[in-house]
Amino acid sequence: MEIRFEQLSRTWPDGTRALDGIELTIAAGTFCVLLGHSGAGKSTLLRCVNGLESPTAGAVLVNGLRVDRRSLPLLRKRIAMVHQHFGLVARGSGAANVMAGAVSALPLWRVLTGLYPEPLKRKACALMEAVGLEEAHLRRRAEQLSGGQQQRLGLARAFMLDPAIILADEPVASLDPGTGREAMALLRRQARERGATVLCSLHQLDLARAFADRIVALHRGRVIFDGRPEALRERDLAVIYAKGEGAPAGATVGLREAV
Ligand SMILES: Nc1ncnc2c1ncn2[C@@H]1O[C@H](COP(=O)(O)OP(=O)(O)OP(=O)(O)O)[C@@H](O)[C@H]1O
Repeated sequence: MEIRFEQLSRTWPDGTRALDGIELTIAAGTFCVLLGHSGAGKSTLLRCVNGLESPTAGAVLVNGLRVDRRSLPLLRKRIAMVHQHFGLVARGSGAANVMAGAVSALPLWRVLTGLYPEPLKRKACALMEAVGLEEAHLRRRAEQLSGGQQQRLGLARAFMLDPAIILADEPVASLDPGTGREAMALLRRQARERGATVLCSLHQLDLARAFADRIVALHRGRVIFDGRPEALRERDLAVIYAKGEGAPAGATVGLREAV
């Protein structure tokens, strides 16, 4: 599905402008990475797509349909989120956490009794295999799994209802670099196979370069770069991660090495 931001602004009651006139169209099937220093507005932009935040001006349109109270029940069935801290039920089994990705499409009695339809169970098994989880992981409680395994569960859960849009808010921030790269590769492969549009905020420039079709950089709620990864130059990075703007620790060293 296409995501369109039309002059989108979000101002907080204390006057902070998290988003300031964002004008963007993300074509269906694009893997779009959002870069920007801490507080630049990345999470707020993501959260406006599934209605967790609402704009103070402008609009978000998904395939031409304006995101609002009326459209959200329908749209939310097509939009999944992947979280930095995985967002799992810590005491739930791996299997229960993956099935949780389908609850919005199930009647309440099935959720309460855990009597899931066979096709959904098969789908959960296929997804868990696709993200590299083994049977033993499914019986273990989520809290007993490693961070990488938990994010694999988070990814399997996100794809349960074949979402057309994936919103990933710093999905690898809690993982070591190698595990983070693997999780990004899984996200990218699963999204590509299904033609899903991905909006993914990241602080890791190397991963943005490796996986994005398109990079959008925000600075104080405005778009300051929009293009293909190879078009990103050091002068852009200098603005994106300007001193004193909350660049992640060591980022400038990493950035210099990367350009
Ligand atoms: N509920 C809120 N009330 C007031 N201000 C908020 C609220 N949520 C976010 N902000 C402010 O809005 C701005 C954008 O925040 P946002 O979380 O979107 O940034 P971000 O780019 O995702 O940052 P990070 O990389 O640290 O997650 C920041 O100045 C933040 O302090």
